[in-house]
Amino acid sequence: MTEKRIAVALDVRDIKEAERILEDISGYDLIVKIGYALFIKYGREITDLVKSMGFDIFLDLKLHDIPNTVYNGVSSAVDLGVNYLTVHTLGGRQMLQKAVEAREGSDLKILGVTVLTSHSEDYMDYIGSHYTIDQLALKLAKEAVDTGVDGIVSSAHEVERLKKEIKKDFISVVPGIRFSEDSTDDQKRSATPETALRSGADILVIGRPIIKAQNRKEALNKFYEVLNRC
Ligand SMILES: O=c1ccn([C@@H]2O[C@H](COP(=O)(O)O)[C@@H](O)[C@H]2O)c(=O)[nH]1
Repeated sequence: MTEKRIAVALDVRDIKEAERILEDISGYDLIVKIGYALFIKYGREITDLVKSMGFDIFLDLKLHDIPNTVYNGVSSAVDLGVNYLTVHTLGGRQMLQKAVEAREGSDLKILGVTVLTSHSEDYMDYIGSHYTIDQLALKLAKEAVDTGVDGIVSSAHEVERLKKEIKKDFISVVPGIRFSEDSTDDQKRSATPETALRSGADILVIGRPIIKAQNRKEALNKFYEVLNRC
């Protein structure tokens, strides 16, 4: 069984601000998620900073490109020494195969993003699919896990079905975590930490509820209280 963990999304654009957040959350056994806002600007400087503070690194670049380009991108992430890297499962089987091939022999875990948690059912109409989000997430997750991807990013609402129907072990990574399911921001398929964990989530990805909190330690402690209880 995978140990349940929290990944804090370091979604800021300035390295000094990132440093202040990292100081506030230091001392916890956390994964820190670095997105492209910081990575495009600071590259190795930001990954080295996060690593020097003892955190595991989740590089959230959501690669989606032709197989050869993704192969090269994943190889660079291996060189960087990060722990997790996201790719879009919509990139197709060959792209996923190349991503998996590129990290072979390293400790890098590839996480496949299914349907972003900011999408609701009208997105399925937008992409011209007759599937529901649930069906598409399952199809993409199955393909990705079959290809050798280590983890699947989905909303909490799909996790139970994915864990039940995918026979191979995988890490379930769930963003869109909110204490209230009535949140009014850009997350459309959000869930409480209790719901996500009880559905089988292994890693909860949490950004604004921690980094924008008045007291970040207090906010983090509230999430840990749930993590230890569920
Ligand atoms: O489907 C997805 C995939 C990735 N994310 C990322 O997670 C965090 C969530 O931040 P919050 O502030 O807690 O909403 C953010 O970095 C996203 O890029 C996601 O939300 N949904």
